[in-house]
Amino acid sequence: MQDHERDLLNKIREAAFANPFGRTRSAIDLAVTGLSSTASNDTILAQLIERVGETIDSIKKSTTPPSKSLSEDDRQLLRFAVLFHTFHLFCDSFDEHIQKQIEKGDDCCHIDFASDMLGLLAEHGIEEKEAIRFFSLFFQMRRAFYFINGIAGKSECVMHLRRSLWNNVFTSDIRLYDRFLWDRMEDFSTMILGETGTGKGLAAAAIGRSGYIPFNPRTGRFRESFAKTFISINLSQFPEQLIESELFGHKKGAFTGAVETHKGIFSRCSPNGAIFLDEIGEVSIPVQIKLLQVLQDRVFTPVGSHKREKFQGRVIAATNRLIEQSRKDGTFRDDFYYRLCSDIIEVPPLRQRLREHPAELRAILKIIIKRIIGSADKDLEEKTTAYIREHQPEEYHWPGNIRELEQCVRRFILNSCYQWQQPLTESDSEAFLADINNGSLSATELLSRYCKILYEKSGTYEAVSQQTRLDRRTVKKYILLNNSPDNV
Ligand SMILES: Nc1ncnc2c1ncn2[C@@H]1O[C@H](COP(=O)(O)OP(=O)(O)OP(=O)(O)O)[C@@H](O)[C@H]1O
Repeated sequence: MQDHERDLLNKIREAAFANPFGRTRSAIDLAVTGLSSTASNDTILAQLIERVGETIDSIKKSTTPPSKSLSEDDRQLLRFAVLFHTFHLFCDSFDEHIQKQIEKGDDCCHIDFASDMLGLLAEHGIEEKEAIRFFSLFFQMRRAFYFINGIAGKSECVMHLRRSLWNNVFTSDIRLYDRFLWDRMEDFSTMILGETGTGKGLAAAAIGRSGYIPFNPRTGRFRESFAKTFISINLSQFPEQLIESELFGHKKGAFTGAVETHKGIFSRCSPNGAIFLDEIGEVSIPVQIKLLQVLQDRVFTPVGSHKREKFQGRVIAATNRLIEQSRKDGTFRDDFYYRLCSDIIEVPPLRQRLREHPAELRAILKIIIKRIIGSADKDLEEKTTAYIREHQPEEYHWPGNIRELEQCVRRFILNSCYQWQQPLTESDSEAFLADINNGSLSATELLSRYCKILYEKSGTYEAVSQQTRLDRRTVKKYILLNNSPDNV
């Protein structure tokens, strides 16, 4: 192997281990291809694959006959390059499979290109058992890339989010993951924090759909569909009496109304799967204690049953509450918090994304519009972007984040306008006091305007809830009343 080939393969080895959303990886890609950072990702990747392929071929030619064989170090380098090259050759096929699998849902699709890829690895001297494991790892890597990359945005905070999500799946050292952790990530639970509507669900799904799933060469399919390995539950939707049954299941006759045996989400979760406990900040202390026991002992008992069941999945939890405050005021137990937070991922608010990268507005609107009307529409994108830029109040807080932006687009489509929540001015406060003195306010108006004033000062529903002793959802309802079309 010549020095320049060794240099290139060293760079490729570094690229193979780097976080694909990180700066190291993009710097290596540019250094190897000699392209500038203005080149498109597709161009960079195509050239990278070509260069690595040519280098592998040239090294292989120069080492025939076998008497010219490589040193152990060079053989290892070549092996990394072969794996890197093979993975990238099949990225499009993996993406097509992912899309097919999303449409098909829980039924596992056949992988038509599996034999081609395994054959190629065999040609390069990788033995079958190892090749199958690499195939499963490659699929996992591509899935993670696919779903994490689906979180659009070029602001620094979103790039950081994507890097964190990748590390959450593969750790910051994929070698360590590949050697030891690939089938024992269940104790790495994750807490996702962020305001309402920022996309915590999307972040959780990106992690949950990216677990390791082994390939079965006999059936030509992965053991399970990734659509089945991620189960989510919104804990705020269930009354206290039903939460336990939704989580752990119940036996027929366990309580009045339990007419059938019911499987909870812990039983439905597969060994390498993940469950997403959304709005974890809403659960009561007794439920927190039960969840803590499951996380510690890895067993649970359905309501009304004596049979203990095993739980081998990973737990991802999310809340839009100020968790530090909830811990201080004793509504969120410290022991439960520490068991949940092997990793803490913060999803940034929309205002931060727009502040860091104003062009992100257009990129998000593109996705939202496509989702609302079913296809891309440049004209509507332009009009909506222009309308928001022109009419949005300065330093607007976007309290409902992307969910609010979605409603803004819908209202713009319907009415060609959107009513932003106006920041309160001094004269608004004076008018409020005058209305109180006149006795002209209904109880709803009184609460709505009072909550709005507090919200303007604190910036969070949580703080208003603590100040007024009203439930957070009630606070939100009153604040949003100020913004409803009937009220403006
Ligand atoms: N980066 C993004 N690009 C496009 N749409 C997004 C993005 N992030 C979130 N969304 C959309 O915003 C909406 C809200 O997202 P999601 O429900 O995940 O928020 P959340 O933070 O979990 O909210 P809550 O705390 O209220 O449950 C969804 O329709 C989601 O698809």
